[in-house]
Amino acid sequence: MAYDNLTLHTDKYQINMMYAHWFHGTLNDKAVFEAYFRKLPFGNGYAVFAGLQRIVEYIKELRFDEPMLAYLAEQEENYDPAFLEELRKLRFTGHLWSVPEGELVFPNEPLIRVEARVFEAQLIETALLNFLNYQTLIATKASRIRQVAGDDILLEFGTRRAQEADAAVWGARAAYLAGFDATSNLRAGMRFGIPTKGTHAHAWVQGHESEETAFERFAAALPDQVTLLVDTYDTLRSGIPNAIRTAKKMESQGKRMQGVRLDSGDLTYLSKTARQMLDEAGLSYVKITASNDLDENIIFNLKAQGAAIDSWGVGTQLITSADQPSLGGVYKLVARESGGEYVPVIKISGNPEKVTTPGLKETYRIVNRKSGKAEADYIALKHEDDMLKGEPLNLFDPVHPYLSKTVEDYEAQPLLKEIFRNGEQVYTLPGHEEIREYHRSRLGLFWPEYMRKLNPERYPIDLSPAAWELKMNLIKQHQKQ
Ligand SMILES: Nc1ncnc2c1ncn2[C@@H]1O[C@H](COP(=O)(O)OP(=O)(O)OP(=O)(O)O)[C@@H](O)[C@H]1O
Ligand SMILES: O=P(O)(O)OC[C@H]1O[C@H](OP(=O)(O)OP(=O)(O)O)[C@H](O)[C@@H]1O
Ligand SMILES: O=C(O)c1cccnc1
Repeated sequence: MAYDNLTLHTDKYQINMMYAHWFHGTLNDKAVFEAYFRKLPFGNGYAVFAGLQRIVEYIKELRFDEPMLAYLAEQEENYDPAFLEELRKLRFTGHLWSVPEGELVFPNEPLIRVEARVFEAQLIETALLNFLNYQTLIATKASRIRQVAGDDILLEFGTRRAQEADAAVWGARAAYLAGFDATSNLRAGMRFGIPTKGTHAHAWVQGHESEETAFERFAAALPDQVTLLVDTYDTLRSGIPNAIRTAKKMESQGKRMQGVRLDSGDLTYLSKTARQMLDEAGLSYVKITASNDLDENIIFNLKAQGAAIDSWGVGTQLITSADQPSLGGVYKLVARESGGEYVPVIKISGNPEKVTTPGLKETYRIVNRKSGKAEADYIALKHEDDMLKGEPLNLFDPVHPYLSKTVEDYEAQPLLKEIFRNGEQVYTLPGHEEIREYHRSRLGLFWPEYMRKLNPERYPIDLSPAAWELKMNLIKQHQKQ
């Protein structure tokens, strides 16, 4: 896939602010931004971070080419030609830290920290949030589906309903990272090395004189990957009996049919009856795949009803994140350079949840050494290191400070990894198998009450006393002003 240069994939207001910085000579002042979200999607107990690969590729390619510069000149006559020359030179020269893909993440903790010339840090906000918000949302939805599906096979079928091509391909990847087994999208397969799978459509059956002929011709053409769609006319009276006949013919040629697919009707009743018919015909190795507007709730119910389904094809509900179309990730300025030093900054809001937490911060996962389970995530200012020395740590809830506890025997795991240093990539992006494995291992770090799909317990996200005091002091200063 040719890689698009996405430098202009930004909001015009970013370029306007860059212009104003250039105009006033502050373009080289350093700024620190942090990306985070405030609310978990789907009422889930955690989110699954994804989007970093796309962000790294985007940042490495950041440059304004001639047609872009000509376009900007045309768009805004205020843009001085000398500003456009400055844009021509622009590359990412800053620092970027990020949580790794597949990590479990929670509200209000920094997921990405960008420390760069304000000129660069401001430009990348829009694309960075675009990638992070969509991919994290889909990975989280996929992780919910994986949680209910147990060890069953999960197939991503969403491309035809996705919000355009990029969403299909990056969504397929996000689903794979969070536990799907394969995608139907070959472009995603080729680009990322994700396994691909496919059955056939109703058109294949409709395009033949009879269902039986259609099945036989399909089996003859692709004998090693035969999953027959059995609901075109009548699943139990026609589809399954014809599939059984085809499977028997295949057996006589030394081949084994892989499966049948159910795509309508009562999937519990049909799957149980189909299973019985296949078993009675000696075809217990033939698997049953189901599709039809599935999501985690329907799969959960079908399994509770005892459906005999081995494999699930999930499209629309996953790739469009139908029950929640966006994750509200934000990118907020937390410090700016003044006189060669960083000055923490705050954004005050009438809504207490929207008041930002100032200063450069790290997030630590506090893991109890006895239980091996995560106790809380702890957001501290960058220079603090008590938690790394293993000193007793007082964890308190920043919204309800009277909720507190002390942990003693713990490991503090820093979640942010250094990705770019002075514009150079210093982090090797892990392969997709490694990310899947990482996601699985991180799930094991949490008590089940934080992981359940319905009404999970809230996992504690705590602020260090120093971070809390800094925030309170800045709020007071602003109140005085
Ligand atoms: N036993 C079941 N319990 C709960 N939900 C189910 C069960 N069986 C199927 N479903 C779901 O109910 C919905 C049925 O949708 P709909 O009525 O549009 O499908 P259909 O009429 O069976 O098939 P189609 O319209 O696609 O030919 C789907 O989302 C399907 O996954
Ligand atoms: O339902 P989804 O989760 O999106 O899964 C993908 C769907 O796409 C295909 O049919 P399509 O929707 O094109 O046609 P249909 O509605 O007539 O089955 C397939 O048969 C699935 O039903
Ligand atoms: O392979 C399939 O069965 C498939 C692929 C995409 C959409 N629906 C079904």
